[in-house]
Amino acid sequence: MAENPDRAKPVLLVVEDDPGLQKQLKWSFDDLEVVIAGDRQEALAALRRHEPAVVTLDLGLPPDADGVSEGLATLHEMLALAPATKVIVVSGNQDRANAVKAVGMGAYDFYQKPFDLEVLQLIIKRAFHVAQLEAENRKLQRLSSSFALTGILTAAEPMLKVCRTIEKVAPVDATVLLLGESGTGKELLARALHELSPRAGKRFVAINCAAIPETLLESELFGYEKGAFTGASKQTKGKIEYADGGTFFLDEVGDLPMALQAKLLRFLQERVVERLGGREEIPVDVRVVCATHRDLSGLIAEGRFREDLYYRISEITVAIPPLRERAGDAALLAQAFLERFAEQFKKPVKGFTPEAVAALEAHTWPGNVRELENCIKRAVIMSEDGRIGAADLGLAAFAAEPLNLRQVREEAERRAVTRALARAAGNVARAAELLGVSRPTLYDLINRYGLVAKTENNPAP
Ligand SMILES: Nc1ncnc2c1ncn2[C@@H]1O[C@H](COP(=O)(O)OP(=O)(O)OP(=O)(O)O)[C@@H](O)[C@H]1O
Repeated sequence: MAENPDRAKPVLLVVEDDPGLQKQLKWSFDDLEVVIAGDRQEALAALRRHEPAVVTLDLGLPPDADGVSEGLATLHEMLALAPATKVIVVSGNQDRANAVKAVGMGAYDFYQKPFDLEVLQLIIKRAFHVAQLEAENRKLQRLSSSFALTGILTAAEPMLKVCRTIEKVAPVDATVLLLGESGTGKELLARALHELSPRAGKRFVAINCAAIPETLLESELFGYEKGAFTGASKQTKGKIEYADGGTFFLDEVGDLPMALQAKLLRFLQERVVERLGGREEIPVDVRVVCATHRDLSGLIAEGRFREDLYYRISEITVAIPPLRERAGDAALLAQAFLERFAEQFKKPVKGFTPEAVAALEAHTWPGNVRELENCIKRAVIMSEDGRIGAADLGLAAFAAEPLNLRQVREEAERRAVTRALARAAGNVARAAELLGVSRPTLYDLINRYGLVAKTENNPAP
């Protein structure tokens, strides 16, 4: 586990039931903040609260102060909760076998009483050193393994799949259509596609159809000759022509007005542009990548998007999953943004509280990665101490990590039942069918999770 970033001094947790030794150890380490726990419960609470990198654990804890059962059980629970913690077990002089057993269970080292402070100080110092090296190593591994493509951070399977598709289609000159909600990283992926293509050394030119007034869009795309309209004081290339040899990224293509759709289609068929007010046909060699958050089939059905243009721009279509469908990515991206903004704004912010991480994972992020980025930026700017909590993010607090697999399963089951009941408008027979279980089984589940349903005889309120 990483050392606690809130404090100037690293925390050493001492789990020891003897009041005399507690006092002695409390004041023996000038460069450490020593936290004392007298039994298993206190030890686990202190581990959760302080996240010490190093713990000394007396194996003889109450209620088995003369044996080792309670000490070993405490060790087991500590390592289950925080596997990276360096636990140094402290045992009686005659109890080497149990100390070795503890090391076999995952303890970092052991130390035998009676106390020789100098030796113990050395072992502890070395443990902190190892913990720090391991933490740095983990951080490096995380950074190098999470960049699926240039600038694209993800560890979620559906997004990794998108990245693999981008890698595959990059070398081919086909037009690519990126579909995804706002802020999912469409432009970032278009840039990665360009970087991986043989056109990488040439220009990547992006234009957002929704951001430019209709009257200016045509001249932006196709350019104009001098005198083509009032104010056209000199010949100007359009964005498509400007991208010659490279990649042209047309964002929000669903917002392209009908008249320009026809003109874009013509360009895609003929691969020539005609500047406004000009007569010359200028050949342009660009790779076209389009993106939209709109439902193009819906627009086609409404007659607002040309079907023939759709087929031209979608030789390859890539659907980008929203952030809420990328398990684990909110926390991963949040940590990366935190590190970036902490450096940019020179703030000593090191991490999130476990509740904040849970809140980040639970939020649905309608604005996707852009919303997350802005949320972390604001929290870093406003932060006053080393850790960002759920409240600092402006998100509802959620319980931290579930305790165990049973809790995870129950939560998933409860959600599936709730969803099925909602889809079946509360009708148990229909919901049972959706879930593939019998009606009595579903009633049991409804009772267990305190949910509301309706039956033919018992309509929901
Ligand atoms: N996987 C990712 N890793 C790192 N940063 C990301 C990732 N996805 C998006 N971002 C960042 O989030 C922001 C929004 O991404 P981008 O502009 O590519 O989204 P978009 O889908 O094109 O948005 P819009 O549709 O609103 O134009 C950018 O600052 C981008 O750098």
